[in-house]
Order: sequence, then structure tokens, then C-alpha cells
Amino acid sequence: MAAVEYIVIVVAIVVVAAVALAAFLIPRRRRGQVEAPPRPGVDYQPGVGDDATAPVEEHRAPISDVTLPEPVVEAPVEEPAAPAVERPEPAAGRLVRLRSRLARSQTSLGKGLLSLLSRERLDDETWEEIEDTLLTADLGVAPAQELVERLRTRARVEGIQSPEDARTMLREELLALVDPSLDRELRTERHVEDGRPAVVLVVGVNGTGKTTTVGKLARVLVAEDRDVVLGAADTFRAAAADQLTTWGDRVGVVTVRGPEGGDPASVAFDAVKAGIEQEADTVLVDTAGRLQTKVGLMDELGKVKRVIEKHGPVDEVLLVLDATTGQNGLVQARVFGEVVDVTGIVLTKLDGTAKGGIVVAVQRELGVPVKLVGLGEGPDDLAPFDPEAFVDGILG
Ligand SMILES: Nc1nc2c(ncn2[C@@H]2O[C@H](COP(=O)(O)OP(=O)(O)OP(=O)(O)O)[C@@H](O)[C@H]2O)c(=O)[nH]1
Repeated sequence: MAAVEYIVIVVAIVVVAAVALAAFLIPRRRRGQVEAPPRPGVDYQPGVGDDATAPVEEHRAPISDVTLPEPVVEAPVEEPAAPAVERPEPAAGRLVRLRSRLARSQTSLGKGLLSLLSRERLDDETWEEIEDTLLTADLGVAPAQELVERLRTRARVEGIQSPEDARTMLREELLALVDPSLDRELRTERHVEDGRPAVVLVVGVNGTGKTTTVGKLARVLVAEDRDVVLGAADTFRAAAADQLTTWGDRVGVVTVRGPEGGDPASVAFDAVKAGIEQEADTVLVDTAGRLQTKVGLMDELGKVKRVIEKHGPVDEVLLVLDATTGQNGLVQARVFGEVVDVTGIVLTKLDGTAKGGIVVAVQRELGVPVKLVGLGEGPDDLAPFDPEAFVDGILG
């Protein structure tokens, strides 16, 4: 073969090889993309580990085209504001301040008596009218007769020359009946010998104002800078425990409570225990006062008292009576007096009745003093009983 032919053959082979290589590479470059991976289910049968569906080719926006959401700035979580703890007003002299309220309800009694006593002629009929007025005010038969006798004797001996004389005489005699010599102090101070808190048990028929009285009394004590614990041993009515807790919360006082329908004695025990642990000054225990059967009541209150006394003696048993219930209040006083040793009476709702004579009647019935009086629904409408302010309230 000639040299020229040999060169032609070599050139031809090189050209064919170059064309083949170009045919293989150019289509790929034209697409300008990396070849997509083979798709299971399309390019070949899917095998174990493959995705079930073929990936969808989609347009992806470049990052410069993507609008990023505004960053969410979390608002700071605000702690719920703690309810403001109230600073109740001191109880000293409260009855004097509330005297106008007392006077408003009792003026008919005072005015009636004064106008009768100021009559020119004090005959039998007038004295009978005076006695009737006293009976209407729930003074009770024996005290009413005693008072009339004393006034009659003094009118005869000293004489009544003016309305002022009548007023002075009536004031002195009413005061003597209410008896300023009785010890009306509430025992609410922590025991010096062992540091145990004073325990006050509050009893009475439902609706007389027991829970309200415990709440108001807690405020009186807080105003005197005492540490108080409340015991909601009225487990009969769930709302009573809620009501008491609300009273306590308002003045920053803890209320110990139990399950609805639970054992009242156990709640009372726990309250006194909490009082001892917290080194409280006073534990006030509210109780239920169902009076369907005297035996049931006796059992329950007796048990509450016995169980509390595992910690030490109860210092005060306060009987709450509704002044507007009159003679009914006296019946209740008698029943409770048989069940527990009542040490003091709280007479509520005196603002709503002209029957202030109940103070004398109930003291006589139980032989224990009225220590506190309720003169309204306001949180500070409970006053230590002051005989002089009370009599002055009656006389207007
Ligand atoms: N006007 C007046 N209302 C009073 C007085 N004391 C209490 N009350 C009202 O009497 C109602 C009954 O009071 P509570 O304290 O719920 O009576 P409770 O004896 O505890 O009754 P229970 O909780 O059912 O045992 C409430 O509406 C009190 O606001 C008061 O001195 N004057």
C-alpha cells in the first residue's frame, strides 16, 4: 500500500472516531443539566428501599425570589397579677362608728319608750304599754317585767320632771340589763406556754351569718397584725368553703378545706395542725349547722370539738344568732348550749331589726355574753359589742 493511501485511512479512522465522540457528548451539553437519576417505576421496576412514587420534576424558585415570613416576636408572657391583699380597718370603736346604723334600726324602740316615760301621768296603762314595747323588742318576759318594776320605783321615788330625766333613767336601767360587767373579751391570742394558736370554733344554724362572721373576724384579727388560719369545716355545702376561701384570700389568710361531704372533724383537725405548723396566732373554724336532728348535730359538733382537742383545748366557741329571728334564735341558743360549751354570742343582722332586746334575752338564756354584733353586709361591719354604745344606739 502506498504511503498516501495509508495516511488517508488513518485520517478517515480519526474523523469517524471524532464524529462518534461528538455524537455522544453534545446532546448532554445542550441540555446543560446533570442527568436525572433513573426513576423507579418509570425507568426500571422499583426495588426494596426505593421510594414508592417517582419524584416529580418541579420548578424550584431561586432563593432570591423567596419571600421569607417576618420573624414572629413572642410577646412576653405576663404573670397574672396577684390579687391585692386588703388592709382591713381596726375594730376599735367600731360600734360607735356604726351607731347610726344601730340607731336607725332601733329608734322606734327608743323613741317609743322615751315618749311613754315622758308622759305627765304614768298610770298603770302607761306602764303596761312600756312593758308591751319591751316585749315587742324581744327583751323577754322576765327582763321586761324587771325593767318596768325598776323604772316604776325610781319614777315614784326620784320623779321624772323632764324628757332628759326620762332618758337618763332609761339609759341607766337598760345598761344595767345589758350588764357591762360581763367579760366580753375574745380569746384569740397565741398560748404563751406552748406557742399553740388560739382556736375559735364558730357554730350556729345555716344562714345566720356564720361564714360571713368568720370572714369578718379574720379581718378584725389581721387588722391587729395577727397571723390567722381559717378552717372550712362546713363540708356540707361546697359554696361555704369557697365563700370562706374568698374572705381569706382578700386579707392574705390561708383557708384549710376538705372534700365536699368530707369529715368536718378532719378538716378542723388539719386547720389547727396547719395553725400550729405556721405558728399562727389564731385558727378560726367554720362549721355546718344543720339542725334537722339534735342528735345528729350533737354528734357532729361534739366530734369536731373532741378531734380539735387532740391538739389542745378550744379557746372560744362562738354561737352565731340572727337577731331578726327573735324567739327562734333563743330556741337555737338553747339547743347549741346543750351541745357545746358556748363562750360567746355573735348577734348578726342587728341592722335589720328593731328587736335589740334579743341581746338581753339571749345572754340570760345562755348565761354567756354577746361579744360581737353584725351591723351590715360590708366586710368591716362586725363590731366588738360595747354595752354603752349599744344602749345609746337604742335611745337614738
Ligand atoms: N344585713 C346583714 N346581713 C348579714 C349580716 N351578717 C351576715 N349577713 C348576711 O347573711 C347572709 C348569710 O350569711 P352566711 O355567712 O352565708 O351564713 P351561714 O350561717 O354561714 O350559712 P351557711 O354558709 O349556709 O352555713 C349573707 O347574705 C350575709 O351577707 C349582718 O350583720 N347584717
